[in-house]
Amino acid sequence: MMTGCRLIQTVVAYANPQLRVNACDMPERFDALVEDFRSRPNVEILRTGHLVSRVSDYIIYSVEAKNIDAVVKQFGPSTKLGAIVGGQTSCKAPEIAAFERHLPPDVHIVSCHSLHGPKVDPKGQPLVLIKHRATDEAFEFVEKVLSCLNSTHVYLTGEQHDRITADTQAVTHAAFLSMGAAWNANNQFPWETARYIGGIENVKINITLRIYAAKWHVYAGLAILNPDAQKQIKQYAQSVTELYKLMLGGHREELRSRIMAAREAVFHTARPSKQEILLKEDVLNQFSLGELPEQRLKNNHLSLLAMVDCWWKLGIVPYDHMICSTPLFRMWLGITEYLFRNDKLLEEAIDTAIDDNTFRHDDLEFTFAARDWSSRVTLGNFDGYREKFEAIQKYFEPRFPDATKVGNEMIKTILAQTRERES
Ligand SMILES: NC(=O)C1=CN([C@@H]2O[C@H](COP(=O)(O)OP(=O)(O)OC[C@H]3O[C@@H](n4cnc5c(N)ncnc54)[C@H](OP(=O)(O)O)[C@@H]3O)[C@@H](O)[C@H]2O)C=CC1
Ligand SMILES: O=C(O)C(=O)Cc1ccc(O)cc1
Repeated sequence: MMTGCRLIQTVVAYANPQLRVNACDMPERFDALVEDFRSRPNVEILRTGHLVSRVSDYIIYSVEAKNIDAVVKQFGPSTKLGAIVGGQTSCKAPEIAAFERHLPPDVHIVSCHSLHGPKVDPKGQPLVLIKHRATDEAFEFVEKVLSCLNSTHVYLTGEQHDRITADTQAVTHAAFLSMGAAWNANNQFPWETARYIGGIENVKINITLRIYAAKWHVYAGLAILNPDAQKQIKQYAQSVTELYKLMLGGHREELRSRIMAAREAVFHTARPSKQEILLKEDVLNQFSLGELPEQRLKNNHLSLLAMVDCWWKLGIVPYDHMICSTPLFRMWLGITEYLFRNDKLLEEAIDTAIDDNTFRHDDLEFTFAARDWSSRVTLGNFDGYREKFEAIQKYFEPRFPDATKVGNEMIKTILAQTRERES
């Protein structure tokens, strides 16, 4: 059973039909949910979490991370004796604290986190499992139930989970959110500008639109509530600012040596080449939202230079996190790798950064945006996060149907190619 409608859909789609699923959403959504699941005899929609909790052997809370404490406080005491309780929220510190605070001592706690969004096939994607307070038998039960997803199980503690997802998810989202904010601030639809079409530019646009087409609370929750995330996002904003200042001041040598030091730290350490993403330009070109220009326009790729600088400053080697990577993180790492593994392109980015001031206004807005997202996160400002996110969401909304279609195709193609290489 679970709280929250999207997860019910996923479990029902993949689960063994013998499994009985008891589920609820907010009481006002009861009639609509009953209607949605009318043709599913193994799903029973109940009116509240109390009714679900008292009859279920395994309970998953899949609600907004910022509401987890209130929801567990409300329904936790109704948990069936000896049941297993877990959560699917993207940040585990508040979830586990809520379980410890509000659940009776005689229930097991096993949490999980599917590291992908709703439109991605769960097969082979990482699924984090956290055995926080449970017998081996209870843990095996959870593994068995979730095995229907065919995901790759990754065993972590709550703290390990939050540290890794801060590096992978939170900072990745911050970069794409900042791109969207900058395009919006310049009143620009990037697919109408030659600079942003083709190759890795397509990834920037498609992923940015994919993020803005989703719900704000998912990104706000995993950034604001994860104590490690604030540090990462702050460093990213600082790296953007410092590199932008070097560009503005025309400090070519300082900029170059900083970028090369970051490259050495992040990309030149020994690792199995299997982990590299190896994106191909001709494949990426297929996923444009606009017309491909005859000649590719140069870009200084401030967003990517700053990402590698940030990893370097924090001592992070992103390949170490592949086991816990989301599709968006792999795309993001894929495009940074594309730039940093190509000497000609990287030198071109440095030259463009110093010599070409055509896109200074874009980079200025990008710098403001990275800093502004960072301060909203650091201040724990959910309302401010929502307000900014939804204003930008509205701006891009007309292109969501197209962008989601192209973005899903792009992710599917690239993930399939990466999997082929791994096998
Ligand atoms: N979207 C994603 O890609 C992923 C999300 N997650 C995490 O999963 C969790 C759920 O996200 P997602 O499914 O996308 O978001 P949704 O907004 O679709 O789901 C949250 C659901 O919880 C319901 N809810 C809130 N409070 C209660 C309550 N007291 N009783 C019953 N139902 C309640 C909400 O109802 P209402 O809308 O009416 O308020 C809503 O339907 C989040 O913590 C998110 O971080 C994890 C992996 C991937
Ligand atoms: O791939 C990503 O980073 C996404 O944005 C989808 C997503 C969002 C929240 C999660 O907890 C897990 C995956």
